[in-house]
Amino acid sequence: MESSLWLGNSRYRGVLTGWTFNWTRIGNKNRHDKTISVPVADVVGVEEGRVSVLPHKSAEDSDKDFTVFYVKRVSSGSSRGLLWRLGQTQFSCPSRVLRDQWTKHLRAAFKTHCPLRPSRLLVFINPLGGKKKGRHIYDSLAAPLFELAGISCHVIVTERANQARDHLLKKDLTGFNGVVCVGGDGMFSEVLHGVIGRTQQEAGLCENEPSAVLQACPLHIGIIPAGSTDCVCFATIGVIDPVTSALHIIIGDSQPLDVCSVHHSSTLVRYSVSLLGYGFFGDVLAQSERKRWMGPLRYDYAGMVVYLSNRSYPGVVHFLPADPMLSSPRDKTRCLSGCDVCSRSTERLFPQSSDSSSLCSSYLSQNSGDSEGDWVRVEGRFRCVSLTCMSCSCPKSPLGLSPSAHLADGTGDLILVWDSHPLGFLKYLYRHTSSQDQFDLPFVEVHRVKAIRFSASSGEEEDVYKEVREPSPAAAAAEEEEEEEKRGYEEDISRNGSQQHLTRKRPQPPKATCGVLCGVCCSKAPTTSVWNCDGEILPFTDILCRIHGQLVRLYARGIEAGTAVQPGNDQM
Ligand SMILES: Nc1ncnc2c1ncn2[C@@H]1O[C@H](COP(=O)(O)OP(=O)(O)OP(=O)(O)O)[C@@H](O)[C@H]1O
Ligand SMILES: CCCCCCCCCCCCC/C=C/[C@@H](O)[C@H](CO)NC(=O)CCCCC
Ligand SMILES: [Ca+2]
Repeated sequence: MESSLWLGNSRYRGVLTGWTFNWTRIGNKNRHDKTISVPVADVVGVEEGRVSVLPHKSAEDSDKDFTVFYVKRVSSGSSRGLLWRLGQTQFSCPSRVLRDQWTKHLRAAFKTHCPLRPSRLLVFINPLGGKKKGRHIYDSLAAPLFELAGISCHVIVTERANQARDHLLKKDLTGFNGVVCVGGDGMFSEVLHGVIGRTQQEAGLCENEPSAVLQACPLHIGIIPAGSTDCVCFATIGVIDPVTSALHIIIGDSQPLDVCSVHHSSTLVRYSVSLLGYGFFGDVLAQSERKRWMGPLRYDYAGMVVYLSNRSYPGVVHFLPADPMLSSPRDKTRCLSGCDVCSRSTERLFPQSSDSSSLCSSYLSQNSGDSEGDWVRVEGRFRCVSLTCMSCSCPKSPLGLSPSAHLADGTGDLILVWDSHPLGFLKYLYRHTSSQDQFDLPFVEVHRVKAIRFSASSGEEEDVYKEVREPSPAAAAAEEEEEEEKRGYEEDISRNGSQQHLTRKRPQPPKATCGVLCGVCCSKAPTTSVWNCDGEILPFTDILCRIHGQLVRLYARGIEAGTAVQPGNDQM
């Protein structure tokens, strides 16, 4: 469609092709001046009249005018990614008939070209997440945009933990295109468990079976960040900003995401998308839970306390390496929007279908040919053992735990930090805050993997693994010094339908100590740590983890190139 359009007193030539809407100023002597071009995919909505939406909706009725709303990118200043804002332009037409044609064609264009745009969303708001502003953030920033885009939302403000997960597992979800969580990583994790669980239920698949070929989830998940830690939002969008996230949801962006299943004794324990960490990161979480009243600062406090406690733990790690020809955690690349490695993985993971909306996770195709003989065994004493399906970039660590990890390549990165001098470990931690390579240290190794097994003790004797490494001399010496002592956890796990109740009693720290089991004044430091699984403490230390490539899809597109930080070579 093409016609003259007016913006104020200036005349423009408006053109709508299949993919873009552009308007060019017609200057003196019919000279074409400046063209502004908006991809149809970025159009948020079209309204008759001269309309404004934010901060409050206002409309001036006029039968020859229409307003186009679209995504506008602005630099985020202090944060590093691009912020998305609502751009708007008000046009006047020579006649009402022409105005109606423009609005009809523009609306039809984005409906045709953007099939993943949601029309109905189920929204869960955690009113207590982060700074307890979830409700206000949703009502003032996200809801007006959804209304403008014509999305109907069923909103549930949660009254208890796990309400969102249970709703997704049990209630009728007919007609919803996606689920939005307003909260932090904990709230996202609830929704993730609900969506994955529901999909497997409907497919008749058993999640407790560690080698099950899980079904990819048809419902998209959107995150409106309103938590203390919004790592998943940051790592998949590049900024923590409710308006940016709402706009990604509206235009139906679709970012596949790898998910790691965690099993213990053939029972599903949890799913993870960001950090599964034993040792330092487990201890930081356990320590921070006791200081919840500190808010987000609790992690800094806990990090310092745990660092000073100078702990390391024995463990046996088995891992199944991913194909090194496809990518490497040390290749200094970054997974950005439109990532090649992830796109090639889609073809590898789902060879039978190029239709991303009806994908069935072909886990067997990832694992064909994997035998027990392909597993690698490593035993020793570790400061931390971490597995992450994505970079885990977050404001604390702009490049993340594993800067070259991919969101959707069907692999995770296993990071082993051996027992080391405390200052060396501090250097490792500190490098996360800059672009220095945290893997370029003699006591750190990183492997791209498809699965891992971890045991806190070396009780098992298996001869099926092809590589057995000796513990480092430091680890061997430390191990001799320290006697094995089981943590006095009493676990009572009872299953009630989909709900798992855990009660755990922790041993009190020995008397006459500083109270944080520091390893200096406290005589008995614990000999096992706990697993931090996306911010939740797992009740088991011995676990089996498998990465399920592209199991869920988020309303996101990965970090957009241009403003993204690149891993550097500079050294501390
Ligand atoms: N109404 C509620 N009352 C209590 N807890 C809730 C409620 N709704 C959700 N939750 C739980 O609160 C936990 C934390 O929520 P969320 O992630 O939104 O905030 P957060 O401040 O970032 O928390 P965290 O720092 O623990 O990630 C989630 O695990 C979720 O299960
Ligand atoms: C001397 C400076 C030291 C600085 C060290 C910085 C290291 C930062 C690594 C960042 C890793 C973030 C991993 C994300 C984990 C989330 O799934 C989880 C849930 O929100 N958060 C935590 O467990 C919260 C746990 C946070 C641990 C720090
Ligand atoms: Ca991955």
